[in-house]
Amino acid sequence: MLYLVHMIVDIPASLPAEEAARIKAEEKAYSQALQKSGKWPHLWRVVGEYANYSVFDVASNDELHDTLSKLPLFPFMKITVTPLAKHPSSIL
Ligand SMILES: O=C(O)CC1=CCC(=O)O1
Repeated sequence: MLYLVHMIVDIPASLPAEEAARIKAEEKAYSQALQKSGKWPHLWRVVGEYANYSVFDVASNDELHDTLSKLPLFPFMKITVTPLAKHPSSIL
């Protein structure tokens, strides 16, 4: 199942810089492992914002929730999920 996921990141200024850098490095490693596995086939930056649009290819709502809730930046994110179905006019 495919899901369009919008993530907006808001790290509080009160978080020490070293802690923020550590969490971002963990986020990068976690996301790159999922990209290599094929479960996170698209990751795009929203121009001018600390936000991304991503496409996840996972088996179920539960797998997506589990995957997203393990993001190291999850406590600092607002996440919106849109489940995707095949468009009847799509040739893909
Ligand atoms: O920078 C972001 O948009 C948050 C994020 C998701 C995966 C990643 O590596 O960073």
